[in-house]
Amino acid sequence: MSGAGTLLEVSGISVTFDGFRAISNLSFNIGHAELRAIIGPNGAGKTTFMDIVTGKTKPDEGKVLWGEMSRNLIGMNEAKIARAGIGRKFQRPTVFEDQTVFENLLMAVKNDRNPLKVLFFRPKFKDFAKVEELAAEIGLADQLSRKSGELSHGQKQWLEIGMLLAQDPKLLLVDEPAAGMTLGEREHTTDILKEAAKTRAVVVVEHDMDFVRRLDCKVTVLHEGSVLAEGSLDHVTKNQDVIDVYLGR
Ligand SMILES: Nc1ncnc2c1ncn2[C@@H]1O[C@H](COP(=O)(O)OP(=O)(O)OP(=O)(O)O)[C@@H](O)[C@H]1O
Repeated sequence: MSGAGTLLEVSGISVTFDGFRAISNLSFNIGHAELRAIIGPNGAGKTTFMDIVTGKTKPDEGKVLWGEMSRNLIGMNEAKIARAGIGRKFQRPTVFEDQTVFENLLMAVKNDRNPLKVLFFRPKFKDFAKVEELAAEIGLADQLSRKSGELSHGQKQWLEIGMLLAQDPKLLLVDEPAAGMTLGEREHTTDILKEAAKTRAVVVVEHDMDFVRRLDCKVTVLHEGSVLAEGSLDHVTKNQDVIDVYLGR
């Protein structure tokens, strides 16, 4: 049973690919408006975990319970899971490079979960206001008229985060946001994610320990498809098992 503060409960999940057990009886919870970092060595199952939650991969066993009603997401398709309020940010930004920052954000705002609404969409004042609000949230308020293709790598990543936030997800999954960013960009990215996590759950998979430290949140360490340790970064980095399989290598 998930507790009152639980948004997502992963319970007893296992997945085997061609005889290799990538996720092994994995169980953990994410709370509402919680920021969580997931770390662990290559092949620990971090991406596979996100693939399962978003419906891309179906586990052999276990449940993923979602929301107040503890609805099981397993068996639901990717579109339905997205509509239920789970957004995912992949490592490579996928913004429309020929469109301006404004146009990209407006498109994301109008991309309502109701497909009929997209068809008959006429932007209203509140949509423009929402674009402005999102642009401020991701620090691109002064870049609205720029073509997205001209943005730096970091700015493209922020734009994509803004496009996901436009959908008002209850849970945002973010895959290795720090990769390829300058130090300044990484700092700004932690600010965006921390702010976003005040009103929704944000789960960040990341290898960059300085980035994780700056997130200043609970950390789940995965190893061989299970939780090896969980707690503050200081707590898990003192754990001998974590040192042996991840940090000490
Ligand atoms: N579709 C698939 N078919 C076969 N094996 C897979 C598949 N997807 C993942 N795996 C294997 O499952 C294991 C877990 O992979 P996963 O990508 O989830 O790890 P990860 O923790 O995200 O690693 P990284 O930090 O390198 O991104 C790996 O050994 C990987 O090779």
